[in-house]
Amino acid sequence: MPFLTTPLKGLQIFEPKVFGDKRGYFFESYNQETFREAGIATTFVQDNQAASSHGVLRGMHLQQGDKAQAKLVRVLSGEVFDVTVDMRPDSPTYRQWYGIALSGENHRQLFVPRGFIHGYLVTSDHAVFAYKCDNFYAPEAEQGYRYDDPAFGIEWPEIDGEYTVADRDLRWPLLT
Ligand SMILES: Cc1cn([C@H]2C[C@H](O)[C@@H](COP(=O)(O)OP(=O)(O)O[C@H]3O[C@@H](C)C(=O)[C@@H](O)[C@H]3O)O2)c(=O)[nH]c1=O
Repeated sequence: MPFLTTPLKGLQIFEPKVFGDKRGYFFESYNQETFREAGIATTFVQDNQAASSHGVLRGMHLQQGDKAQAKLVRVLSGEVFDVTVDMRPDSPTYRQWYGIALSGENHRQLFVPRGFIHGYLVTSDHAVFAYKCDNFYAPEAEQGYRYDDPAFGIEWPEIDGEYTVADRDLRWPLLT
């Protein structure tokens, strides 16, 4: 199966089989049957795309309650350091973080279950990020956490210059 586990319960890396030839490459970026065989019975209902320049950090976000979203995230071009934190209080990996480089070259995707917070830092000059969600956007249910909250201890990569973070994402309260 083209899935790899991570230390966080339910968080999985999807590495699609890439067919290269003299024209370029082809791969199935999502196949419901393949995911179901791997135990991911999620039905996605919304696709999103965002472009960002070097040093942009988006996150850390989730939607609460019945608006919670599982996400299947990937990079179309460029590279990001993608981070998730397990915020499910009943999980054995509660409050642990995981980071992975996703790029337009490695074609890796991360399946992020409901109840995780998610964010990413652009480490290339420019990156286009795309993701599927299994629940619709619900701004009233959005909850954010500081990317540098010591409660998580996320080790973000160093880059040239400062991170560019939305004012809203700098205003989220610390966990403690
Ligand atoms: C997320 C989202 C935003 N928007 C709008 C609201 C706003 O005007 C504009 C930009 O929204 P944001 O600043 O929230 O975009 P952004 O900071 O990129 O938000 C995203 O961050 C990453 C880390 C995630 O994991 C996503 O779930 C999502 O929260 O787009 C939608 O219309 N639909 C959506 O699904």
